[in-house]
Amino acid sequence: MQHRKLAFIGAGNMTRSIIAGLVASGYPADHIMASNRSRPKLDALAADYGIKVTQSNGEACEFADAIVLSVKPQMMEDVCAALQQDTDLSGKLYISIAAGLPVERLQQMLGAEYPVVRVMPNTPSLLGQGMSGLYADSSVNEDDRNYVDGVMSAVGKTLWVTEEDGINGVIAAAGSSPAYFFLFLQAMQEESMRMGFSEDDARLLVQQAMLGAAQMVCENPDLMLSELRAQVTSKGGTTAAAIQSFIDSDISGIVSKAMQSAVARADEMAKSL
Ligand SMILES: NC(=O)C1=CN([C@@H]2O[C@H](COP(=O)(O)OP(=O)(O)OC[C@H]3O[C@@H](n4cnc5c(N)ncnc54)[C@H](OP(=O)(O)O)[C@@H]3O)[C@@H](O)[C@H]2O)C=CC1
Ligand SMILES: O=C(O)[C@@H]1CCC=N1
Repeated sequence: MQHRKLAFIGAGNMTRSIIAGLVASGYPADHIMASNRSRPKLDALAADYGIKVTQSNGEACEFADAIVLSVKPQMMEDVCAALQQDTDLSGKLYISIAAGLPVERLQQMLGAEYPVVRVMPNTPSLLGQGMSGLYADSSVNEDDRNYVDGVMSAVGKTLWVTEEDGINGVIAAAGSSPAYFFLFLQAMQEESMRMGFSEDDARLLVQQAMLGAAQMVCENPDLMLSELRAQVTSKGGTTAAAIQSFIDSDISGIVSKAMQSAVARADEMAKSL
């Protein structure tokens, strides 16, 4: 993988997740700089991963060949406007991880049609188990695409989408979805506690079941998910009773509605940013 100088503007949850995975994969820490409005997250990043940090977004941009824009979408316009005023933004590759912010709109904010790759990562990047969707229009050259693919592959798996709209599908299926699984596990933990388990024991039961299930999915790519489910479901048994309860509550409809809500929100953000 190329080791370009890489800056992160905004040092929140997602930046930390990517930097942790990158440094663990061998990306040189002295090639990474993060900038943030306030100091505490920067100090923690410097202490934990040995990267360079600054409270000046301009300094981070000047340091870098490639710049990950990692502030909240609603902050992006102000951040870009300030950068334009005191920094030469030309000759750099921009990687935007902001949800709901189209490339064209970001280029307006940056003041020129700089090369932009849109990436939709997720927080398991922290453990090298991320899933990122990537989109670049035809103005981004192959070398730049390969670089971004290398960065995100260092922290998980990548999937390129050919239409920008595809990024919203990635948000629904992978960017936001760790939170769906956490919610589901939380509900299972709470019910296990109502059945008499301590908080810790309830968490152990559900987290290990989830880990084992996820590993079975990954290690059996030829088995359909419905087949894996069938292997657990004895006819007339306990699993069948639980699954029927999910079906009666329209689990597919519930999931569909939630994922479509994520897409609708991304569309709504695109119109308002
Ligand atoms: N969290 C996730 O799972 C995912 C997030 N994303 C995208 O990643 C981006 C960041 O999200 P996330 O990390 O969750 O958000 P956070 O709120 O955790 O991080 C945003 C960071 O930006 C900093 N910031 C705000 N304004 C400025 C500024 N003017 N200059 C420098 N830094 C600034 C904040 O600083 P301060 O500490 O001072 O508040 C904060 O640390 C968003 O665009 C989001 O859409 C994409 C995929 C998944
Ligand atoms: O909730 C959000 O808007 C961001 C994008 C995907 C995950 N977190």
